[in-house]
Amino acid sequence: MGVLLQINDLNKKFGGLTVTKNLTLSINEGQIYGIIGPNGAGKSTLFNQISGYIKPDSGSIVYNGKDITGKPPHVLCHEGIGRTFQIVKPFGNKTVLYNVAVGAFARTNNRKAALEKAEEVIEKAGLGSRKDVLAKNLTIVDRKRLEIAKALATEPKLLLLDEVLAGLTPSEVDDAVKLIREIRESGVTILMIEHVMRAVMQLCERVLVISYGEKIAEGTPQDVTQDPIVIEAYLGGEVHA
Ligand SMILES: Nc1ncnc2c1ncn2[C@@H]1O[C@H](COP(=O)(O)OP(=O)(O)OP(=O)(O)O)[C@@H](O)[C@H]1O
Repeated sequence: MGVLLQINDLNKKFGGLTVTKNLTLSINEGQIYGIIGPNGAGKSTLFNQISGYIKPDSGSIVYNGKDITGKPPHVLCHEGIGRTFQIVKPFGNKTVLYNVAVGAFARTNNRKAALEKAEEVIEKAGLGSRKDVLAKNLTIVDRKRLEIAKALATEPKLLLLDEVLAGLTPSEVDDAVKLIREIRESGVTILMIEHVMRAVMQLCERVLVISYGEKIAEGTPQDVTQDPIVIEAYLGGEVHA
C-alpha cells in the first residue's frame, strides 16, 4: 500500500496563535487514521488545511503523489478529498435526497445520475427510510449519517470525518463504527478527528496526538494512550474516557 497523504512541516498561525506547528505525517492508502488531542489543539484547523478551506503559512501537503498545498476546496473535492463538518449545515428545508444529491453533482451534471448516486449512498449510510424527510426534522444520529452520505456522494478516495460520533449513544456509536469500517472496505482511506476513544481504539490503525498544534505522539491507539506525554496533555486520564 502506498502513501496517500503526506504532510511535511506544516505551519499555520492565526495572529499570534500557533495552530499548526512543524506538523509532519503520512497516511497509507486503505488506512483508518485517527487524530486526537485536547479541545483547541488545532485538529479542525488541520482538516481545513488538508481540504483547502485554510491555506497553510508554510510546509506542503502531497496527496496521491501531487502537491495540493493551498488548492481550493472544489479542486480538492474533485481530486477525491471528501469531508464532513463538525458543525453540520444541511439545507434544512430540503429532503435528505436533495442534500445528498448536491454532493453527487460534484461528479456529474446529469440529474438522473446524481439522484441515483444519492440513493445509493443514502442506503449505504442507513438513511434509506428517511430519504424524503426534511433535513431539519432528522435526529442527531441521522444528521451525522446525512453528513457522511453527503461526503460519500462526492466519491472520495480520502474521507475526512470531523467528530462524526459526538453526541451519539453507545449503540449509535457501534452502528457508526460498522459504517466507517464498511466505507473503508469499499476502498476509501479515512482520516478521522474523534473524541470518542472507544471508537478510536476499535477503528484506527494509527493515531496522531496533537496539543497546541504540535505532534506529541504518533502510533497505534494502544501505544499513544499509554504514553505519559499524552496522558499529561489530557491532564490525567481523560484520554481513556
Ligand atoms: N479562523 C480562526 N481565526 C482565529 N482563531 C481560530 C480560527 N479557527 C480556530 N481558531 C483557534 O485556533 C485554535 C485551534 O482550533 P481548532 O478548531 O482547530 O481546534 P480543535 O482541536 O479542532 O478543537 P475542538 O476539539 O474543540 O474542535 C483554537 O484556539 C481556536 O480558537
